[in-house]
Formats: sequence, C-alpha cells, structure tokens
Amino acid sequence: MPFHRYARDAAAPTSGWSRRWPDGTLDRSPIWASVDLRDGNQALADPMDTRRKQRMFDLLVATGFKDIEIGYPAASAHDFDFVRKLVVKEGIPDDVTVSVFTPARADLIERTFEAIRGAERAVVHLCHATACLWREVVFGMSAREVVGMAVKGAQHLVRLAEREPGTDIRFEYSPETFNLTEPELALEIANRVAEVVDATAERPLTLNLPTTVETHSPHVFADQVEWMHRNLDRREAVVLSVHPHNDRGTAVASAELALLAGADRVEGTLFGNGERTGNVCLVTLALNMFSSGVDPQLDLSDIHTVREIVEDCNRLPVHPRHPYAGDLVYTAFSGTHQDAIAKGLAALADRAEREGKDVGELPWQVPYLPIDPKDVGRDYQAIIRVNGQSGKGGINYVLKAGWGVDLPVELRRDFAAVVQAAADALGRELEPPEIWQLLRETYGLDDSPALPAGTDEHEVLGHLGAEHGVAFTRVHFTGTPAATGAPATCLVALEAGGRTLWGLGQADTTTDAAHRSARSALRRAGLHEGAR
Ligand SMILES: CC(=O)SCCNC(=O)CCNC(=O)[C@H](O)C(C)(C)COP(=O)(O)OP(=O)(O)OC[C@H]1O[C@@H](n2cnc3c(N)ncnc32)[C@H](O)[C@@H]1OP(=O)(O)O
Ligand SMILES: CC(C)C(=O)C(=O)O
Repeated sequence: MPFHRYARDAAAPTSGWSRRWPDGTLDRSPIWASVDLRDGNQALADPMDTRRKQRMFDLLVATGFKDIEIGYPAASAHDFDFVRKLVVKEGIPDDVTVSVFTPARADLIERTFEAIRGAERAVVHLCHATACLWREVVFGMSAREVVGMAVKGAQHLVRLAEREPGTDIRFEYSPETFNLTEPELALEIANRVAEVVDATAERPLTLNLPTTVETHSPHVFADQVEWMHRNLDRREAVVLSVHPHNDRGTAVASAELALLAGADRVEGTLFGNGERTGNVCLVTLALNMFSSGVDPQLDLSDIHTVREIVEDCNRLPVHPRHPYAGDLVYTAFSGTHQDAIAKGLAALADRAEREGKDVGELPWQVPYLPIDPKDVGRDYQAIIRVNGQSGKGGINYVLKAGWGVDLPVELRRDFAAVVQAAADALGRELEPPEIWQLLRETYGLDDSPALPAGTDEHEVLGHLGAEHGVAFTRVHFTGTPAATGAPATCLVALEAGGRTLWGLGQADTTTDAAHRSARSALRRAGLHEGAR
C-alpha cells in the first residue's frame, strides 16, 4: 500500500518546553457539552425533524447536560425554527445554557443572532478553519488573512451582541482544524479573539480546540492542548474546551489526555454520532470516569432508555459492542471468562451475605466485568450465553440463574461436554431452555409414584442399591427451579461397571426427588425396568 503518501508532520510544539500531562490524574468530570443537535445532526442522512430534536434536547436535559449546542440556525429552516421554538416557548431550563453555531460569514452570523433574539442567555459559537490546507484550498487565504477572518468575525459578534441588551450573550470560538494548525498561529488567533470579546474570569470565552479530522495519536493532541493551556494570554478568562473526532478511533483517548493536559470542557455526542467516524462519545467518557470512582455528573443509570432515544433521534443503531451500552458488552460466551464471572458474582454474593449488605453496597470486583451492569440499568440475564466456546462454569451459571439448579462439581465437566457437542452440532448458541432440556434428556427425569410417608432418602437409596447391586456414591440436592414448579431437585451418582452415572429427579419432597433421581441413574445404567 502507498503508505508514503501519508507522511504527516505533527503540528505540535517541539522545543523549549516539556510536557507535564503524563503526571496528571483524572479525578473530576469536565464540563460536558453536547453537540448532538449540531455536529451530530449535520452528519445524519436524515437530519432530525422537530420531534426528534425536541426528544434529543429533553434527553440531554434529563441526563444532566448544562451546556447544549442546539443547532446551526443559519444552516436550515429546521435548525432556525427549533432554536426559535426553544427560545420563544421558554423551553430552556434555568440551569441550562444553550449555544448556537455560526461560521465566520457576516450573513450567517446575522441570521444566528436573529435566531436567539429574546433569549435570556445564549452562547454564540464562531468557527472557521485555521490549518494550512484549508487556508490554501478552501479559503485561498494567507495565515494573516485567516487571523483577520477570526478578528472580523469576533468583532461582528460583539457588535451584534451589544444590540441585544436583554440577552446575556457569551462567546465560544473554535479554530477548526486546530490539530493541524501551526501552534503559534492557533495561539495568536485564540489570543486575538479573547482580546476582541474582552474575555474575563467573570465572562470567560470558551476556546474550543477540535481535532476536526483526527490525524495523530492522542499524545500529540495532549501536547498541543497543554501548550495552549500554558501559553494563552488570558488563561483565567478562558474555558478551555476540546472537541475530538474519531477518525483514528482514538477520540476517547484524545479527550482523556486533553483533560490531563489542562482542558476544562469536552464537546461530544451520545454514543459518538458525528461527521465521518463521529465525535467523541460522551457516554463512554462519562462512564470511564464512573468506573474509576469519579462522579460522572451525568445520569446514565438507565442506559437502555438513553440508547433507545438516541437511536430514534439519529436513526442509527448503537453497535452491540459499544462500550457500556451495546447489547453484548456484559456478555461472555467464552468458557474461561464465564467461569471467572460466575466465581466473581458468587464471591460478591457470599461477601454481601457475610456482611449483611446488599451486593450494590459493596465495591464491585468481578473479573471481566468493568462495572456492575445493574449500575446502568442492565441485568445479569445475558451475562453468560452458551455456545461451543463455553465451559462448565458458564453452563452451570445458566442452569442456576434460570432453574436454581447448581450441578455437583463432579457432574459439570460431564454435562459441559454434552452441551458443547450439541452447540457444535447445531453450529449456534444454545438458549437457556435448550440447556435445561438437554440436562433433562441426558440425565433422565423419572416420574415414579411418591413413596409412602416416613421413608427417607437414605432408606430409599440403600434399598435400591442393594436391590440392584450398586452403590450410590453421591447425592446432591440443589435449589428449587421455580419455573418447573417442582420444590425439590436431586442428582445422584451411582457406580456401575467402572462408570459413574448420574440421574436427575424432581418431586415435591426431597425423598421423592432422591428416589426418582436414583431410578433415572439406574435406568441409564440399564438396571431399571424401562431402561433405555
Ligand atoms: C467543522 C464543522 O463541522 S463546521 C459546520 C459544518 N456544518 C455544515 O456544513 C452544515 C450546515 N451547512 C452549511 O454550513 C452550508 O454549507 C452553508 C449554510 C454555509 C451554506 O453555504 P453555501 O453558501 O451554500 O456554500 P457552500 O457550502 O457551498 O460553501 C461554503 C462556503 O463557505 C466558506 N466557508 C466554509 N467554512 C467557513 C467558515 N467556517 N467561515 C466562513 N466561511 C466558511 C467556504 O470557503 C465556501 O466559500 P465560497 O463559496 O466562497 O467558496
Ligand atoms: C465546530 C468545530 C468545533 C467542529 O465541529 C470541528 O472542528 O469538528
């Protein structure tokens, strides 16, 4: 492949400084800013209509976003009308600040201000590209002219804001393609814009640094962000924001390293919708914080509903392997993972019982599961699914979860081989009822009539053993499979002809269950009437 076509110098500060971000820690959540209704929306084949926009906005508010970009009003009538709807109908909660996006073009800036007329407060977000390729190819401008574009655009914002005294208007500025822009130029432009809008600590400028097209590994972006953070003229008057895209698949890492490097705010979307490969996924970022013991400041405790709404609004599915939210992310098919998960859950349950607590109160420590699925509203139902890759631990987990049946340790390997053979033969996953059915078929369910009252299982097994000249070497009572309506389940093993044969029985009493399981075992050994 012609890799030599892609040689690319990093537009990163190279000399005269040393990075500090590797020593940082992520110990608090950033300001979360959703751009679902702008950057997400502009990337959809069918941009959102009013119903979907309103649904997305309501979800963002309910989830706890305080900073929401509600559109690009000059782009389309839909965008303009939705902004007007929220503004005119006073549909913006008091603790939420909305922003509107505009390119640095006079007519579009003016239209943007029309859209927010009458709002209590709003942020106007000015943006244009600054990198060399865009300067030359898109604008046909020199670096100086692009600085002029930023300054002129910012001046225009300030002038128009002065004409709206009833609205508290603040500004955001994005040097689009920041990651490909010479750092000194990006710094100069940012300083000039901060100066034009007279940013102060009380009325800060949001300076948003995008990886518009992600081109380098995250550590390069972290260097760029830290260098800006340390060199801005009015750092105290700037909310330093980042806006990572995901072209290299590393938007989450870029955002996390940028936070180490001094960023205060992250712009992104739910589940990462956005141009090309998307924006950084804020759900992943927030739950990464959560899973490290940091308050994510967003309520994602019902991830399924969040996902369902986002899928409806974007008309795009969330991938089954999407971190924290995908259908398969709390599921193990492979035997060793299943074994470890089952042991981890059992250890937690034991500890909870010993300490008289609910599992939800204990620190989460289960191998292969980074968080408790219940913390995001998922259950343990699909944690373990069985196919030809599965093992005895997982199969036992399914029987226990679905039927209360905990196989004796000696039997698990035996039954796992049966399940594996069935899964391999079918070439697919086995559903839990199929596994239960296999257990019944393999070890036989006997329906011998109930024994007279007063008989106990030792008596029964002793008598049957003597009658057939075998020894029952193991009796195992297990939990009650509620779904079957049988209060007692028993598995017994007998030794015959150098083999161990197990039988399964269910009945209303333990004695009858033992009796039936013994008869099943005998039948399997060919020692009982009706033997197969
Ligand atoms: C990084 C981002 O996500 S930016 C947001 C992008 N969002 C969208 O594109 C969705 C909304 N749609 C648009 O923006 C449209 O393209 C509109 C509303 C600007 C309509 O633009 P049109 O007048 O039809 O122009 P068109 O899209 O063909 O070309 C864009 C023009 O704007 C210029 N331009 C591009 N970006 C900017 C900018 N940020 N600021 C100022 N001018 C810009 C281009 O150089 C080009 O100018 P030219 O006509 O002199 O060559
Ligand atoms: C508006 C800017 C921040 C943007 O969307 C980008 O550069 O990707």
